[in-house]
Amino acid sequence: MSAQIIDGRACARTLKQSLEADVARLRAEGLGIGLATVVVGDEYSSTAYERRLRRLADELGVPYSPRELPADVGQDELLACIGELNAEPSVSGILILRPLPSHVDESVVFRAIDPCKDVEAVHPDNAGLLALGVPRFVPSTAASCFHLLDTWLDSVGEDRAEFYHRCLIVVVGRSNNVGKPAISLGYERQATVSSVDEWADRTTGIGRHTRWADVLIVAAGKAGLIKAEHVGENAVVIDVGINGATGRDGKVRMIGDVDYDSVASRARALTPVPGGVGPVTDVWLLRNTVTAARLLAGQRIEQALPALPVARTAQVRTLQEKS
Ligand SMILES: Nc1nc(=O)c2c([nH]1)NC[C@@H]1CN(c3ccc(C(=O)N[C@@H](CCC(=O)O)C(=O)O)cc3)C=[N+]21
Repeated sequence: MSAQIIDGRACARTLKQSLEADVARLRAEGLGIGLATVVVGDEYSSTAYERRLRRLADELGVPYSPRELPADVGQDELLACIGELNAEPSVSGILILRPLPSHVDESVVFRAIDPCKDVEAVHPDNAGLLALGVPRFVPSTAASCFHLLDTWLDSVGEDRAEFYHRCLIVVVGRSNNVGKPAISLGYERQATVSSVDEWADRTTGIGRHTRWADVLIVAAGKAGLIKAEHVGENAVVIDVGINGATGRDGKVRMIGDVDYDSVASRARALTPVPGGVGPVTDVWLLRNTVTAARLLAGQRIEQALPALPVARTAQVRTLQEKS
């Protein structure tokens, strides 16, 4: 059997259309919106993501303020920059790109962000609200995983509630920005959730845990970690990994944490890299920025959350169609 490919680009396009409508509605109501990003140093994946956000903000006509700080920036200087963005009325969302250099204390930096502008939910107030199941902002990468899953379930005619209730979700990787939020989102859907990381791989073997997963979310940051032998035949596999790999021709291409070809020959469905989780992430971040703009205008969270688009078309292709 070959896996269905879950098309992140198609999903992102639909989400972007509804985001355009959300931004237009904000304008019609006379509310301002703006996104600020802070990049420290010039790490490959954060500058790549920053460029995507810049382009999307530009396409949507959302004012965008990029801040670039040198890799050796002092913590106080970084805190001062966040203070300015907190105080700036034209900025509704603030994203601090990861990773931060090791000499700055991430938890101090994240605590300095105005919780209503914290579109990645890194401030402890927002991380706590998410863990309690009442999120203000859902962090964009974990949100993308579940938005892809929800959309895929709609497209194959599975009832979401029924599917998640009898579902074992295994999350590989325990990072604060992906693994932990993904676990909270799994709980919220009343799935059974388990969490493993590469230590399980080094000790008892990761397959002992991952083979039973109905949904396998892989966010370990390790290229090719998950192979066919690690997944069950009915598994839906969501690959969060963004790794650079140098091919025989010397060119660097992007690959995920999942060994694509082998898993595609076994699993039920799979997100590709590129073209899977990534493209939904930046649209989700701008969506959170709309929510922030509404919260800053004094709206309650129930009013501030944009509606999600309903999946109308099947956003999946077969492996044959892709190649
Ligand atoms: N606080 C924080 N939050 C993040 O979410 C965050 C971060 N820091 N630091 C850097 C990483 C990296 N990241 C990417 C998101 C989407 C694509 C993406 O959409 N990539 C396209 C590929 C585009 C191409 O082919 O070049 C795709 O997957 O199809 C890539 C990278 C978010 N990150």
